[in-house]
Amino acid sequence: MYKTQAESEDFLRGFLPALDATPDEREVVLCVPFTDLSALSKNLHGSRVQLGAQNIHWEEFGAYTGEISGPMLAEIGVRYVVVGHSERRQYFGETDETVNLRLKAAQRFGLTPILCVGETKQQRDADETESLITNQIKTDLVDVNQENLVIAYEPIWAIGTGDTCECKEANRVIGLIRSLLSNPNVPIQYGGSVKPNLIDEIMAEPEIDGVLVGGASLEPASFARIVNYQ
Ligand SMILES: O=C[C@H](O)COP(=O)(O)O
Repeated sequence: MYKTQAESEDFLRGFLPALDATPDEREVVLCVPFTDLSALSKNLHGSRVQLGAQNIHWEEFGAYTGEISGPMLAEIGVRYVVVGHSERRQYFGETDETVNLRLKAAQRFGLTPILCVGETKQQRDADETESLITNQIKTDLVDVNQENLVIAYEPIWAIGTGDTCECKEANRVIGLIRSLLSNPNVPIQYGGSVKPNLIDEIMAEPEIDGVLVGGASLEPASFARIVNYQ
């Protein structure tokens, strides 16, 4: 819940020129609040940046006041949607069952979902990381098409804390996630206090295909440095 429409357009003015140096194969997606989507869709037209939303309801339409459906997103040019972010799970009652419904809805309406999974500090300290991640992946992905999917491993204790997960450990958990998939080519990202000074080291890990960035994506120069990792 950062940036009004005017602020997000201002961000783009600083950010887009920095992509001139970005290798062609690198994919850049901005997942913004619902109120910014329409304006950014127009501003990003013809650019290499794709647009994403931060949530989606599983029904096509109906009496679900306050919710946003797949067709509403698709119509304005949204291509990606974050599903099951830990803040949705923690503060808004998201469960593995509703995450599964949202993933399937995103795919049904032509969007690529970015599924977030990750353990709490308490679960990590109790040695439950592997069982928790395994359970989330298996439950969340029932009947989900793995040909149109991105996964983000986001240890909850690392989100917004500055306490980044050790690269080797993130790589290990992402390897575990990959071993649970029927499609080993699903892109799997790391998220949690990704900062410009850490990005080269993170992206050097073989299992890590990309990053999901929160705080460090809010300022154009900082996010550009991350996108333009070495
Ligand atoms: O939504 C963003 C991710 O949860 C990561 O956030 P962060 O980079 O501020 O830790």
